[in-house]
Amino acid sequence: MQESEYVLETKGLIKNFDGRRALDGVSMSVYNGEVFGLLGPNGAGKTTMIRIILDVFRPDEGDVRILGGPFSENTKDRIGYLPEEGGLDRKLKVIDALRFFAGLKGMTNPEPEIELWLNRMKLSDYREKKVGDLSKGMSRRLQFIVSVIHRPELLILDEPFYGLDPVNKKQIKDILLELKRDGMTIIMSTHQMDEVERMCDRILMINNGRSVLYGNINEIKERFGFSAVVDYEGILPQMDDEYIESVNDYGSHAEMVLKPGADSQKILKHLMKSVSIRKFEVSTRSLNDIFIGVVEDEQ
Ligand SMILES: Nc1ncnc2c1ncn2[C@@H]1O[C@H](COP(=O)(O)OP(=O)(O)OP(=O)(O)O)[C@@H](O)[C@H]1O
Repeated sequence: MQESEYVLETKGLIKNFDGRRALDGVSMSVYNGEVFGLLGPNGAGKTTMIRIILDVFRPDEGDVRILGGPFSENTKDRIGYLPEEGGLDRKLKVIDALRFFAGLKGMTNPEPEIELWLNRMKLSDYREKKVGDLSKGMSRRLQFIVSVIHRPELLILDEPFYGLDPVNKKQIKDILLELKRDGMTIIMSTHQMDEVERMCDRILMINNGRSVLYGNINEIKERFGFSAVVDYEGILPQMDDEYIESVNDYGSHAEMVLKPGADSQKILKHLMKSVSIRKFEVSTRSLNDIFIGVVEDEQ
């Protein structure tokens, strides 16, 4: 391994809480400059994984190497972290919270950056407000500033889009891509599959503490075959088992998972006998679909 290739490597992480296994031998590597998605259903072990990476918890077994070595005081200043919720003193004024965190991260002249980010996140008018008086979305935006203000090399985000409306979500997404272009490595844990699908280079999916999918997102999607999306009017006919693995029908929109080698022209012809078609599209399966399939198979 070259020193600069990986920003983070975990090997065989095991963590038990009260005799219950939360992580069961999870290994992953995150490359320099990529956006890496940490996925999994509720309780899968994502936050535990992040806490071990950040040295909040020690693993019972396994090893973490981050930014070239084990976690240290020096590593802390090179990482930005957005927790799932909380993390800021509700009694502090917005401006004081930012000054406090900038100081904690070793910034000597934080004021220009603070102004820049307050402006960007549309929080300038709220600088004198108490953190506890901010709306959920504002508080999330403030928390986001805290995680990036010191321009970390590695940014770890636990549910970055949680509690944000579509406009704020888009803004955070745009900023993350800009930070990536500037060379920042980003790890994000989320349930928002559409965002992951569009933003992440590679993913790790964990379920019940075990790694179930890992690698390049396009390669994973190709491995899971194809699906057909149909927008239609009428009553969807019974589909041929020879070609169709499963159908998820919403009444005027249906998603079909195709069996390997399925003839999409025959499927289309079969559909056209019964319904009027507005759209018919064959593509790789959505990550959401793959996620649900993998989790259901495990159950
Ligand atoms: N401090 C703790 N003490 C005891 N059990 C814990 C602790 N932290 C996590 N767990 C347990 O470990 C398992 C994994 O939890 P974790 O919070 O890592 O999941 P998650 O994937 O982040 O879930 P979510 O998407 O719901 O946030 C769960 O069964 C949880 O109850």
